[in-house]
Amino acid sequence: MKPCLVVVGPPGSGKSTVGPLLAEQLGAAFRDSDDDIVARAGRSISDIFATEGEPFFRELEEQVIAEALAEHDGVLSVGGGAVLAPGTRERLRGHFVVFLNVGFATGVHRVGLSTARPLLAGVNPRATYRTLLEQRLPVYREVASLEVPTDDRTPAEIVALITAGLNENLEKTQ
Ligand SMILES: Nc1ncnc2c1ncn2[C@@H]1O[C@H](COP(=O)(O)OP(=O)(O)OP(=O)(O)O)[C@@H](O)[C@H]1O
Ligand SMILES: O=C(O)C1=C[C@@H](O)[C@@H](O)[C@H](O)C1
Ligand SMILES: [Mg+2]
Repeated sequence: MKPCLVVVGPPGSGKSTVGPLLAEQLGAAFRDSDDDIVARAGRSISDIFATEGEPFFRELEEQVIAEALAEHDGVLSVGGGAVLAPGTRERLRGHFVVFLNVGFATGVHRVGLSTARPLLAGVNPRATYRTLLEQRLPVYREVASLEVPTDDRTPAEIVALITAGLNENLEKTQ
């Protein structure tokens, strides 16, 4: 079994919003690696960052994603920083990976720079977010089968673009 598609992208790109809608449209189950981590650790992502630190979180993240890639056959959204792990990038090969892209201004507006996102809870969250977008862009593009710019698009429009891209890919590979 393998996911019919994997959704990647920075915080605020809409992975947790678009993923379930997409799954519903495809008649598939939805899974989010951030939810898996919270369920397994029994506490919030902010708590894990605060108590065990980011390296512990990244190890757990790589592990839950490896498991989901092996056993989940629906739509899988992965945490914003998941693609930073070389092992995860390697495991994503051969999967249909959708990169939800978002521009700085729209992304800032969407994340609201709340403390729910520990990476953006520092002294200058806007600068941190800008750097994160810039540094990760090539990494998201490296793993992506399809890139969808999400600024000025509703979740429903994004779902339609993704299903069209997925069908096109299925036709090509049949
Ligand atoms: N296409 C969109 N148009 C308008 N608002 C959106 C869109 N996509 C997501 N949002 C809103 O932006 C916020 C962030 O979305 P979401 O939580 O899905 O992002 P995410 O990619 O899962 O972020 P994270 O990596 O932090 O988990 C939510 O309030 C959501 O309702
Ligand atoms: O962009 C990131 O590095 C993160 C995004 C979230 O999905 C969570 O996985 C966590 O807050 C880290
Ligand atoms: Mg999310």
